[in-house]
Amino acid sequence: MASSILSDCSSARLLPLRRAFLPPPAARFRHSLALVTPRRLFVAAPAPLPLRSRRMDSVPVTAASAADSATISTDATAKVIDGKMVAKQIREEIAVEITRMKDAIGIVPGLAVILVGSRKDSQTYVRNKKKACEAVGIKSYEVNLPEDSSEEEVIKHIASFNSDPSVHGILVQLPLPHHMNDENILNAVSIEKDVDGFHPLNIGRLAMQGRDPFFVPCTPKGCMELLHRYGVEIKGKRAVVIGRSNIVGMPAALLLQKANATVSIVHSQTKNPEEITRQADIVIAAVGVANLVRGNWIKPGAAIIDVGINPVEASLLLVSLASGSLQHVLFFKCLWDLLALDSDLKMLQDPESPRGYRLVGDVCYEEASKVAGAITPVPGGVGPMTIAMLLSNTVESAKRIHKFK
Ligand SMILES: NC(=O)C1=CN([C@@H]2O[C@H](COP(=O)(O)OP(=O)(O)OC[C@H]3O[C@@H](n4cnc5c(N)ncnc54)[C@H](OP(=O)(O)O)[C@@H]3O)[C@@H](O)[C@H]2O)C=CC1
Ligand SMILES: Nc1nc(=O)c2c([nH]1)NC[C@@H]1CN(c3ccc(C(=O)N[C@@H](CCC(=O)O)C(=O)O)cc3)C=[N+]21
Repeated sequence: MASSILSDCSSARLLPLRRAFLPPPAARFRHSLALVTPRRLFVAAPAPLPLRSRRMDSVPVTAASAADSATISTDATAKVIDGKMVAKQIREEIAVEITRMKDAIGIVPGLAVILVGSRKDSQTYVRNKKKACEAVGIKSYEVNLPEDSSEEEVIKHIASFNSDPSVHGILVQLPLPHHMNDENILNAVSIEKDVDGFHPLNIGRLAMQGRDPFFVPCTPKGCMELLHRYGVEIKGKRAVVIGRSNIVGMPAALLLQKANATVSIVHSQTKNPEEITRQADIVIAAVGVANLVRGNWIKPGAAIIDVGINPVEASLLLVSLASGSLQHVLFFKCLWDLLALDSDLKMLQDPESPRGYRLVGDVCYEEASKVAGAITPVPGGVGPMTIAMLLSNTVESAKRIHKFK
C-alpha cells in the first residue's frame, strides 16, 4: 500500500494521485531497479557517457503552464544518478586511503563537529556524520552546546579545535540559532581546517580565476562529482542553478563556471524561471521548495541534480488512495490536520516512513524523469554525496597538514 504513494507535484505537500494516474508499480520503481554503473572512479576527466538520446517528438514539452505538465506522457525514463551507490564507493576508497596513511605515518584524520541547539534534523545530520566517520576510520569529536549559548562560547570551542593537532577538519552545523552571527562564527574556523568550505576566504578563492580554495563546499562538490562520474559533459554546456545560497547554489554555480559551463542563476526574484531552466543542459536545483521544478521546465535529455530535501506528510495518503476522489482527499486532509497528525490515527501512517513524513526534492521526480536524460533521486542522490565529500575533505586536510601524498 505504502509503495503506491506518489507526489502529484502540484502542491508542496505530498498528495495522492488518483488511481487513474498511477503508473504500474514496476514502472514507478523502475529507477530503483535500474542497473546504473558510473563509468569510472576517481578520474578527473572521464570519457563522456552520453545521456540517452531522446526522440524529441515523443516528449511533447511545450511552454505550457505548470498545471499542464502533469499531462506529459512518454515512456522515456531518465538514467538514475545513484548518489547513494557512488557515495558508498567513495567511502570505501577513503577507508583504504586512511589505512594507508595510518600505516605509513601513524596519523588518523580527525573531524570536529559543533552543534548548537537541539533541532532534530541537525541532530540527525550530526549523528549520521559521526557514523560515517567511524565507518571509514576518521576520529570524530563532538561538542553540543545549548541553544542559548553565546557566540563567544562557540568561538572558544572553535579556537580550541583550531589549535588541536589531532583535529584536521572543523564543521559548525548550520543553521545556527538566530541570535548568532554566522559570519563571525564561520570566520573563526581556521581556513586550513574549514572542511565545509564556508570560510569567506575559501569562498573568495573559489570565485577567483587562477586561485584554488583549501576546500570546496561539500554539497556542490558532491553535485560536480556526480556529473563527472556519470560522464555528463560540462564544458560549453548551458547550466542553470536554481537557488543562490552561500552554502549550495552560489558555490555550485561557481564550480560549473570553473568547469567551463555557461551558467545562469535562478532565484526567488527571477522572472520566467521555467523558460530559463528549459534552456539548460544541466540543472542544479537547490531551493527548498518541494517539487518546484516541473516536467515542462526541463529540456529533453538534460541532466538534473536535485539538492532539495523537503519533508512532506506521508500520512493521509493511504486514506485517500482508498477513496479515489479529490473531494474525499481534501475532506480527509482537513480531518487529518484537525486531528493534529499524531493522535491515534498514527496507525494510518505510511509504514515505510516511520517518521511520519517522506523526503522529496525540489524537482518533481515523476515528471522530470520522463523528460530528463539523467536525474538524481531524493533521497539517495546528493545527500549521501555531501557526507562522502565531508569525509574526503577531512582526509585531504590531514594529508595536506602532514604532507602525506
Ligand atoms: N542534499 C544535501 O546535501 C543538502 C540539501 N540541502 C537542501 O537544499 C535546499 C536548499 O538549501 P539552501 O541553499 O540552504 O536554502 P536557502 O533557503 O538558503 O536558499 C534557497 C535559495 O532558493 C531561492 N528560492 C527560494 N524560492 C524560490 C523560488 N520559488 N524560485 C526560485 N528560487 C527560489 C532563494 O532565492 P533568494 O536568494 O532570492 O531568496 C535562495 O537563493 C533545501 O531543501 C535544503 O534542505 C541543503 C544543503 C545540503
Ligand atoms: N555546516 C553544515 N554543513 C552541511 O553540509 C550541512 C549543514 N551544516 N546543515 C544542514 C545541511 C543539510 N545537509 C545534508 C547532509 C546529508 C543529507 C543526507 O544524507 N540525506 C539523505 C537522507 C537522510 C534522511 O533520510 O534523513 C539523502 O538525501 O539520501 C542531507 C542533507 C548538510 N548540511
